[in-house]
Amino acid sequence: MNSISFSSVSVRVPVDGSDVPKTLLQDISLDLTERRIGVIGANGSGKSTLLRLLNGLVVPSEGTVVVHGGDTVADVRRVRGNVGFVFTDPLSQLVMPTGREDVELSLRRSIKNSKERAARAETVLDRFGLLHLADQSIYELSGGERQLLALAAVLAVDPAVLVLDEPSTLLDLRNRELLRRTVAELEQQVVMSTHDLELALDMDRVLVVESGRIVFDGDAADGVARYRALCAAALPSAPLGDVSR
Ligand SMILES: Nc1ncnc2c1ncn2[C@@H]1O[C@H](COP(=O)(O)OP(=O)(O)OP(=O)(O)O)[C@@H](O)[C@H]1O
Repeated sequence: MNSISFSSVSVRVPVDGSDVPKTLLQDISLDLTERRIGVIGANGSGKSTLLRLLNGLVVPSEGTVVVHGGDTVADVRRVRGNVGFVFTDPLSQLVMPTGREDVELSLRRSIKNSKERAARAETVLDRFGLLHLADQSIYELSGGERQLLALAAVLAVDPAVLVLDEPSTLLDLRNRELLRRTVAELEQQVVMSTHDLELALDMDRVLVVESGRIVFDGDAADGVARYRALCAAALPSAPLGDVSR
């Protein structure tokens, strides 16, 4: 039940002016039971698309995705209730004027009493060192503060599955360590895409995505080594500054 399974999943999108669709993900079958799953790979390889399948933001063109017993198409409401999704760009997620209001909005369904909701929001903001910024406009926060706030707002409701799409891109060293510790301590299942290979090394299982396919699935250290080898092989032989060759 507490697993995520992909059965023969492909994702294709139409291409303007062509009868041939673009394939974003190709024939993916996986059974993810580990607590922390890392997804790594080059820009444009398909990591975000893979993650977005987990809450029905992207739907399979073929195959099925089942998250903790819920099909992401047929049971999308149940799935969205179980899956907390933290986007790479926090401004695409934060909808309220201030952090306090955003966290309280997240809690609206789970805590009906407004005083209890406010108290829980304070606890969550405090845990992430954001309490002193709680009433500031989200547009006045730094990128890293917003990224941390987006994580706090999603974690506030204790989702059964936490999906993190490149959650550390804007974080300084201290907050990256806070994220790292938070992910390590969480009891729920975490699926995280990242370009931060140190974070990837903390994972129980790593998937390497390349051109819409899973080209490695296994131990984190081996996955990172495989990804490094792929990157090395893909580097151009001429320096990037040299456009004459
Ligand atoms: N809705 C869409 N329509 C057309 N192409 C898309 C769509 N969504 C994603 N793509 C393309 O699919 C590919 C994979 O995108 P995706 O965002 O999953 O990559 P990624 O591995 O997360 O990349 P990055 O590391 O740069 O964030 C890219 O080439 C992207 O341009």
